[in-house]
Amino acid sequence: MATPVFAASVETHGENSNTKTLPINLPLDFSSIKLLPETHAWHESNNKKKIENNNESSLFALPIIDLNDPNAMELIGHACEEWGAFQLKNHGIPKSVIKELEIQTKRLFDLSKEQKMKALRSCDHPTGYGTLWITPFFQQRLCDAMKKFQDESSVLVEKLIHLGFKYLGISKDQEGNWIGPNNRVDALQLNSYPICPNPENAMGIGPHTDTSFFTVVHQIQSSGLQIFKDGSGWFTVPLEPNTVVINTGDILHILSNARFKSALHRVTVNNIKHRYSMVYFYRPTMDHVISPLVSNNTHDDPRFRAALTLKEYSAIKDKNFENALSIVSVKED
Ligand SMILES: O=C(O)CCC(=O)C(=O)O
Ligand SMILES: [Fe+2]
Repeated sequence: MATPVFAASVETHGENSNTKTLPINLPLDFSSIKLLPETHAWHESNNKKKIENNNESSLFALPIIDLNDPNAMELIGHACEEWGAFQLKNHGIPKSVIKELEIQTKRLFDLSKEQKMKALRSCDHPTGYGTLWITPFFQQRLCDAMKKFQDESSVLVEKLIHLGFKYLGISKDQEGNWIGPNNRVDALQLNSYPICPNPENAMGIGPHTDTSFFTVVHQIQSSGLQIFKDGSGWFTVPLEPNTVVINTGDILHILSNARFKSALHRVTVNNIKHRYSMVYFYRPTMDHVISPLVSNNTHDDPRFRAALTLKEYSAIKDKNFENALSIVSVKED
């Protein structure tokens, strides 16, 4: 895949990272930039994913679901089948937890270039521009705010897994193998997308799917997240007060035998407002076998390899990126 992204990020602990943010172009003092540097230009390799292919007329087409709705399970199931994404109201993450992390996120990215460089993420390490190294600048406040958001998000994602599994007809016994502190690995990533002088030639994060069960995204100050819908193109996810965005990732796509989409998404940048986001990833531990859990009410043959561990899948994805899902799918005769 081409090119650098016009963004910087910091992540908490996780066994590995599944996005392609590239700290190698740092340091860059974004505030003084009048023209997009060639090092940060986005070169399209695939027509279907052009930056200008925005489906503005259908801006509000992504479902907004209320978790307290008596039909929440069906609504979530349908949204995962149709989009692999939705916006969620009454998600249970307290406003105060979100607000505090917003404040700390902005403080983090407002640090001087010199301070951020001290915490630069190395190539072989998933955490960077931060965590332990950044602590001296913030005492515990950033870490506390991240931990609270992460804890609330894990509760939310486990509720969503419960509803998703129930919708798919996967048993409560099975569910126990996928949730709880011994089964999950989670990570919180804070992203910063500075104002970009030439947004039409840049990309915040290029098209990808997440190697997660579900991902929780909170957009700050500006929209920019876009979801690709087959046959229609890119849809901007609007800033909607009191909602978080939920994406279905590769894990649930495979476990559901492709009934749930793994949302192809990307992040565009703009020349008006600095955008930030908080992104929470939830996935099982690496030893989990991620093969379809064929439900009672489907008779579909498994569409993905049997006995594939997440460790094996992650290695395939690291090498093949967007082709990973088709590599592990079972070809029809
Ligand atoms: O910033 C966003 O809205 C989403 C970022 C994202 O897709 C990711 O970090 O995987
Ligand atoms: Fe993502």
